[in-house]
Amino acid sequence: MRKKIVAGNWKMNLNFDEGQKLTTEIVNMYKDENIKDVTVVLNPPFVHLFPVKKLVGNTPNLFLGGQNCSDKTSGAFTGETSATMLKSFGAEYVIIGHSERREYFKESNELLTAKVKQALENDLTPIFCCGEPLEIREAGTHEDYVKNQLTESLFGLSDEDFAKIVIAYEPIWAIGTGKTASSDQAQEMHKALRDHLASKYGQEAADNTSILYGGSCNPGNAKDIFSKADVDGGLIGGASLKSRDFVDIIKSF
Ligand SMILES: O=C(CO)COP(=O)(O)O
Repeated sequence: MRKKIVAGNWKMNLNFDEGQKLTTEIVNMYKDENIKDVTVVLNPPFVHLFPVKKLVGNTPNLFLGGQNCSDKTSGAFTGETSATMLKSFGAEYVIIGHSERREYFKESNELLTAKVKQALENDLTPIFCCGEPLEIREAGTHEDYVKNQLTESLFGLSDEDFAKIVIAYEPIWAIGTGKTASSDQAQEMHKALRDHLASKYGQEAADNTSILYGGSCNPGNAKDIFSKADVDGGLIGGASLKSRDFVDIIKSF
């Protein structure tokens, strides 16, 4: 059975006090409102990881993740953060290949394979992001475009390694725009991606892979999106910075 997951991507937001306040509120609501059966991942900027981890403690099903990791193990790579470090500071997950990393930091499918390997070697669960820009959606080639992202970055993985991957489908035109994909558009793509994964790793492995939706997800649309058969949760940007909204999204299953 695949997991239901809601991950919050804080992106480059919040100072120390704001991060502590948000985390405290989320942890309290999470406990008070008796949330069960959903894996929740907070992905703050690196500098927040350790203090946020201290607040989260051993709250069941509440985990920490990075927003990125280096493709290298260690060494003279100024400004980089390794998967080993993330793990040692309490992370269990790491977002890899977010469209903002692909676009602004020119991360290629090949580089992302190296990052996924670093994550797996350090026992971190990669949340591997994929998604098409608007012009590709309008040209009608979005399925092939996104399948190709998975093929190029992931299809060299062994069956055992592939089983540890979480996928996040985030159409770029829906990120931070308030323009969410319809639940039918999300389902259509998630199903196509699951079929694609099955063609390489078999139906059972594909059925066990959590595929999250991301892009302007909020408490008003999460229930509809999460109700779709191949949508296993969400990767949440803006709404993860508001405790009430984030927890309401978690409760939308
Ligand atoms: O990029 C996202 C999460 O990684 C989605 O961001 P928004 O929810 O702000 O659209």
